[in-house]
Amino acid sequence: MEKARITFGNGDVHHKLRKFTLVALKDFGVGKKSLEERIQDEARILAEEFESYGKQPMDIRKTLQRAVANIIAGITYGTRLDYGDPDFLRLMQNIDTIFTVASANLPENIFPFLVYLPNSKARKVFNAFDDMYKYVRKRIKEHRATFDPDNIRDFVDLYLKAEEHKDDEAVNEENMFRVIIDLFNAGTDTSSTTLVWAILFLMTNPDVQDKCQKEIKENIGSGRPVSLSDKEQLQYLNATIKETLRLACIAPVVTPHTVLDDTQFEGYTIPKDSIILFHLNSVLTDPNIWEMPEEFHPERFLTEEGKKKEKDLFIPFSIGPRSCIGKHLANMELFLFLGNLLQRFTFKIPPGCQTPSVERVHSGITCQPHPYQVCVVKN
Ligand code: HEM
Repeated sequence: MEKARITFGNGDVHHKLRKFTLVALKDFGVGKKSLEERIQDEARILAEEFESYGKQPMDIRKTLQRAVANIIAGITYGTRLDYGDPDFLRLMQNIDTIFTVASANLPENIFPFLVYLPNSKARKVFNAFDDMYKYVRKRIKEHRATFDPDNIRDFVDLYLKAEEHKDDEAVNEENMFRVIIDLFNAGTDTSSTTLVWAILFLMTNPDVQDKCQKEIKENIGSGRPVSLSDKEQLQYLNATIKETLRLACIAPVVTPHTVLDDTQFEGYTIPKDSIILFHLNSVLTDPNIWEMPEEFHPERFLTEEGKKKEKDLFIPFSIGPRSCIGKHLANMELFLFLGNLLQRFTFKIPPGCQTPSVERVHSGITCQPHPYQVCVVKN
């Protein structure tokens, strides 16, 4: 059976793995803790971590990355990892390398022999993948040793069960590695970078931050955590998250797509098997679609009465049969992390520092902001 993965995979095996993973992601309510509780718990631990820094200015990128990776760790392995765990830090380092170094523009894509040069960037990416495979192998081995088909704990167990039942030959151990690594890679840097952008936009737009906090205070107060059932009441926060996804355009270039047949498009013939890369930011910041597209303006997603306003061309997760399978999870994470952090903290530009830049830097796969420092002040 062909080896495959979800991202950068193709054909029948890709289709089966994508379907299996989508169903498994829907099933996450199974297990002892619901996904919502898991994210709320992680938001609480993240808040404690922020509190431990006091009012010191800090770069929160890595801490946010660990918090988000822990949600994927919970889904796949059923456990979170301590932020200081050496295995976890190595995993984070590998994800960072893959996301900041891998790119369609690498010269090795055109001249593959360059991969043998000592400083080859592609080599660094391959090494990071190899190291991740070793770690995932170790965790799957642990799961096999304790597997109980009547007590499915997490994604790895679901996979082992499907493998045992021989539900589908695409569901085999080799492909399981690839799918788990896809989940960590595609699901960590994307959501954590969105949080990094959201906090940057909040601190540089204090009026927006104020409105989000007022909404949380009026609807929830401070006596209990923000939960998904509050989503309807927190329309301004929802609009702020959407505006962050639009303006930051985290994943500006989608994964390579292949044309299955000769295709006519706007007067051009695209031959069968051509590889197509399209830019989502050509839609998300198109001045013909969005008024003043480079402005951070959550109100564009609200009616005059403050109700939700749908926008067809808001497509940060792409569209079609290859669109993001983690959209639902990402939206849950963004709402719960931001809602719970804003309930407890205000993000401020450190005293004496200039307003940080909100320029998008396309480094590797995601669009990052320039590194910045923030003071996380308790409300
Ligand atoms: C804010 C967070 C996220 C953004 C903006 C985002 C965006 C995207 C985009 C633009 C694509 C490419 C779609 C295409 O090629 O047309 C994609 C694919 C993908 N995403 Fe996400 N994503 C996010 C979070 C996640 C999470 C949390 C997961 C993990 C569960 C995930 C898993 C995937 C996978 C596996 C694919 C490949 C799908 C396929 O090729 O069939 N993503 N994502």
